[in-house]
Amino acid sequence: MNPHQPSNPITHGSSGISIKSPSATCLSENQDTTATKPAPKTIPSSSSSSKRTCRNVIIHGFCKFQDKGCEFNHDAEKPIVLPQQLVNHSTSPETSRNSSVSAGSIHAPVFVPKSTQIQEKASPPRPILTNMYHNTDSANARLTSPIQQSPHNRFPFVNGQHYMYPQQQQQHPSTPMMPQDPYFYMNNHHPFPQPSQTQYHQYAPSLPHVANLQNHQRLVQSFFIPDNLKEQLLKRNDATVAAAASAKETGLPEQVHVYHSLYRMEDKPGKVLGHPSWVYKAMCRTNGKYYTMVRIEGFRLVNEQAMNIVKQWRKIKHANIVAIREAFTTRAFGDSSLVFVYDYHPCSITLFEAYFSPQAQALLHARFQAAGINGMPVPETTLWSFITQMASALKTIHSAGLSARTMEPTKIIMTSKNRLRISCAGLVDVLQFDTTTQQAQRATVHQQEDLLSFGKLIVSLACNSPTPTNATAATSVMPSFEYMSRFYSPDLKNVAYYLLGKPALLKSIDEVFTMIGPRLLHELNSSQYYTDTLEANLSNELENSRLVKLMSKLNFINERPEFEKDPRWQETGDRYMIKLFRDYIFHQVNEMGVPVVDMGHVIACINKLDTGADESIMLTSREDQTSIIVTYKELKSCIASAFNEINTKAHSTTHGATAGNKKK
Ligand SMILES: Nc1ncnc2c1ncn2[C@@H]1O[C@H](COP(=O)(O)OP(=O)(O)OP(=O)(O)O)[C@@H](O)[C@H]1O
Repeated sequence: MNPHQPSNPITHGSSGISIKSPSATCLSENQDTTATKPAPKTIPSSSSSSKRTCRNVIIHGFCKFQDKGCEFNHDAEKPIVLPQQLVNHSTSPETSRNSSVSAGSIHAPVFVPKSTQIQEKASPPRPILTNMYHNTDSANARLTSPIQQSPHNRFPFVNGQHYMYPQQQQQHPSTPMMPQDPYFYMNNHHPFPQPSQTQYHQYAPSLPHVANLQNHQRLVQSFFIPDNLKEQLLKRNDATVAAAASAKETGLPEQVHVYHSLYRMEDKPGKVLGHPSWVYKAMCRTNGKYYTMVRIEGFRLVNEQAMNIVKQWRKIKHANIVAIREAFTTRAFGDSSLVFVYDYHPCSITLFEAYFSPQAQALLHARFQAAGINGMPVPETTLWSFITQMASALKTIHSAGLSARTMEPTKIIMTSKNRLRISCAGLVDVLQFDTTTQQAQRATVHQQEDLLSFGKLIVSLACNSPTPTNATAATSVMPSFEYMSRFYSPDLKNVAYYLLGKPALLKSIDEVFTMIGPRLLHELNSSQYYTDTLEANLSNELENSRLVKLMSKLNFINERPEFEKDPRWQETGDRYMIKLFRDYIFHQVNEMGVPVVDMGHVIACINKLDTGADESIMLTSREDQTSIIVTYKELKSCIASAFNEINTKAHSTTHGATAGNKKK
């Protein structure tokens, strides 16, 4: 409470007796000028006011109204008890026994240390939002929350939403430091969440009160991509950069061929054609990209020619096939392993994990129970989308004279919502390399097998069973077809029926396309519609990279401590102008001296700077001594030259150091 502010205002029910509040009666020095003014509000006075310590004595050490009618106690001997001390005293039984706090002092005027008052005056008032970017109340509350001012807040404000670590902020200073081990986990109330872990729950979108907006106003959210997309991308980013403990701890090699930072993607090995297999994420030393490594443990490659098939697979570029980069044998794992390297698609799960794992089944069961139905595990439109995607991939593979050979739920991955990709391309070809038959002959047989596997996959998904009733012959899958016809259209059943039919020369993926023609159009339409949505979202972020680059340049230039003694970097000329421009963008205050937090102004200024607009602006120094009229064009060239200078200096120093090192 501010001691100079009248408390407990009584605006009605006057008692008829003028009662003066302590603040009105006993004015501090600062209030001398207003001493003659009538007290704006009155509060009931305590009869024991003479026992209360005068605030002027508490604050200033003396009261100049002591002998001029101030009715409060001026006995400075009394101990001063701060309100927070009162709380502490009351909680500790021991201290309460010896407490010097009298009943009177509890009601004493609240003590506000002088230093706090000064701080309050000196510190800038609460920022206000007076922008064309309308923020909802919750967003405002976040903006002004103390968390934003915390030096520990690494990402105080991201896309109009706070990106914060609440538990960290709430940590009491006396809390003992916990180990900073990123893998350390105690319980849900752990005060130190993993610093790298994104707090996705903070991304709940604020309610858009568009109805309250002026015509020229827009929601902050309209400038950025939607929260759910952002969350999805952040999760992928987190998965991509997730790093394993040191190679020593994981027992994995430091480096395999040109790949390092191996990260196991599953806890236990899988099985490919009876061989134990491992999947890792690894970074390539040559291009810095992440890849997926599939390692076949203890595999001895007999025929080197088998690797030629990988060259053919490398030529295949398709949106529904995980691209293969290379395959090699290695002893880096301490055995002879065969390694396949594929593109890495973060956060992907296999079709098996998505539909047939115990968790997925439990989820499905719960959904069915909630809806009170016994229905389709996969909606028909989704199933048609899957069929289209897989048919398209198979068409490309078969047209190249190859065969997929991995058309099963554990070898098809879902890289985003309903987006499928055939993984482990070429792997079976190498593992089962056969020299006894011609490649063309082999391909024909395997292509027929692909069609059969494709049919099984459709029945599996439609019947919610990873192993549909002996689906090798059309006659024995009748129960599955009956189930399908209850929930799906006859077209779907026909496609599955065709694929599960006897292998024949005439049976080909092309025929499947004639059967699913109308569905293709729907898939094409959905896909283009989604592209439009993504493009629209992308356009919201269009400006951001440009703005970040310019803001980075400004920060590189402004107030460099190492150039303080360099007269050219002193607060003169170009650099001074840049510094004033920084104030013009970010440090504006309104006529009351209140900071103006206007994102619209910031973005408009930086956009004009980027385009080098001919518009003139007046920059004024903080102490109002200097004013400069300058165009954005001039500012742009000043910033470019100042930044280039720093850049050149940085590069020449780096090159010099490298050259020096080489000489040594
Ligand atoms: N190219 C890839 N990019 C990203 N993740 C992948 C990629 N390929 C596979 N994965 C992921 O690696 C994990 C293991 O894949 P794997 O092919 O071993 O599946 P699996 O279900 O364990 O099959 P199996 O039991 O035959 O080993 C899966 O979660 C899968 O989503």
